[in-house]
Amino acid sequence: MSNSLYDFGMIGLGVMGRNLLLNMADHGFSVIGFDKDATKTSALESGATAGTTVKGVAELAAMIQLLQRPRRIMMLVPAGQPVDDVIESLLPLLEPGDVVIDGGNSHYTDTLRRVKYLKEKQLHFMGIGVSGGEMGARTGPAIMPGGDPEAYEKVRPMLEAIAAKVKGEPCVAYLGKEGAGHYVKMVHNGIEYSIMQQISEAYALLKAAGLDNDKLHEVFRTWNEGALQSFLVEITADIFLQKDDKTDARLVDVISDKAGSKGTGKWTSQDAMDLPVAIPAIDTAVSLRTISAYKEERVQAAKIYEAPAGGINTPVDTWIQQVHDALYFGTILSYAQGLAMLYQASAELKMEIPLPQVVKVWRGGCIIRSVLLETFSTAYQQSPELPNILLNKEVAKLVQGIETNTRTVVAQAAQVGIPAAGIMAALSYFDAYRTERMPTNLVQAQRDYFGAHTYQRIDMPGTFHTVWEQH
Ligand SMILES: NC(=O)C1=CN([C@@H]2O[C@H](COP(=O)(O)OP(=O)(O)OC[C@H]3O[C@@H](n4cnc5c(N)ncnc54)[C@H](OP(=O)(O)O)[C@@H]3O)[C@@H](O)[C@H]2O)C=CC1
Ligand SMILES: O=C(CO)[C@H](O)[C@H](O)COP(=O)(O)O
Repeated sequence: MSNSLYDFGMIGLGVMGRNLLLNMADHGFSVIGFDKDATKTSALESGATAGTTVKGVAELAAMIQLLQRPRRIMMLVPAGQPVDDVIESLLPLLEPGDVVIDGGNSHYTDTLRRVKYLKEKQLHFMGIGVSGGEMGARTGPAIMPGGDPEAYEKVRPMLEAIAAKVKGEPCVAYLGKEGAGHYVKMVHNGIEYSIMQQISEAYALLKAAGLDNDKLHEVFRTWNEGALQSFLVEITADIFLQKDDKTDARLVDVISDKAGSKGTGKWTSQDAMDLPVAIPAIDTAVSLRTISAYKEERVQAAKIYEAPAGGINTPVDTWIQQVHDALYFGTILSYAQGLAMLYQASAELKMEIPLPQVVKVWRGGCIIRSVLLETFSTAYQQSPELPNILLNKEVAKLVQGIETNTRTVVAQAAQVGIPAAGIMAALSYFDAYRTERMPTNLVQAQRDYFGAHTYQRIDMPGTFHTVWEQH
């Protein structure tokens, strides 16, 4: 440790802050963390690998004094007011040129505001998305930095050291200007919501065919060895085997079906509407978490509306393959919608988000890591400005190979009344996207009829209005 000063400081020693700091220490950096809670500072020190330099303090000023200059400080605190509070408490303690990083799930508009505010005070502020949960933070997360490129150079060696590695490449790269890091993380989480929703639908569709938890484990484990190989499918396989420590049941069977959320999926949908860009699979996943909270109403409705008669009559092995393909389809469409959103946002919000780098970063460490991202990475290497991954020939071949089975699953789900809105939304988006002439000419006619909103014609340029005849 040069001059007895530490290389890096962390504010907030919760799940992410503690583990990320210990990861840095494991890579040879001397680190210091601040948390008001003394149990957290001791947990940091006791979690350190022998021979690493890790210190926990309960005074912010003490940490600041012990950092090398320019100081490199990250906060991992809840998004919103806590981030502003931390910034205010830091301001009297810092000097021009110091680098402050928000590594939490902040809204990118807050990050834009903070970048500007700290720039006025000659401080560098970066919004960095981190994904991988507790284990990822400790052993190698995906890291999505955006903002000040000069500041990024000051923390790049550390971030590259601690990030997950795929084929020897670190899962971190500079992902664009100002709020880009948090924007990319927000969309990452939107995709995460969508894929998780569709996995839950695959679970329901397989359960409806009589698969028990052991068989579900086996199916998801097998899927994780093929085209669907991903972190989310891998953990899903594990979940089916987990025993409850309070009853004789499997834990998954005693977990309430009300899904929680912290907001990043909702932000993705809200921002998509504002851009505008269509991400209905992600929107549906957000809405389904909301419907999951209507427990009491759903119980009442279940008594009023019986499910349609009949069940899944397809031979079970065929059905498993069909559901596999529907989930694969939905997964591709979830990435396609999220990446299309980033493409559009990059231009509209002038963030210069490099999509080839985004998919490379997502290949490892993060919650949405999957083997599919290798295919997308190749696609973006061929055409970095691809507006939608569905336009790539290799992706098209994949989609065409699973389209029929997806339609079969959606039709069956509708017929027997199994809610599969995420996969259905993915298919509906696909059908609209691949339709040369949509029926929205009629929408234009209606708008002009009732509101003189005008329309364009297909056979001549210009804007037209008609006085529509009533019949
Ligand atoms: N958990 C996860 O899997 C992931 C979380 N994130 C994001 O990372 C951030 C941190 O999450 P996580 O580590 O899980 O959260 P935790 O709740 O585990 O830790 C948050 C830490 O922030 C501290 N804190 C809260 N408010 C303040 C404040 N005003 N000033 C100083 N410190 C404060 C808390 O200290 P104390 O309790 O002592 O008050 C606590 O140590 C969030 O934005 C989250 O969304 C990102 C990726 C994954
Ligand atoms: O950022 C993450 C992973 O990438 C978090 O785990 C995420 O915040 C979980 O979100 P939610 O609680 O809304 O499901």
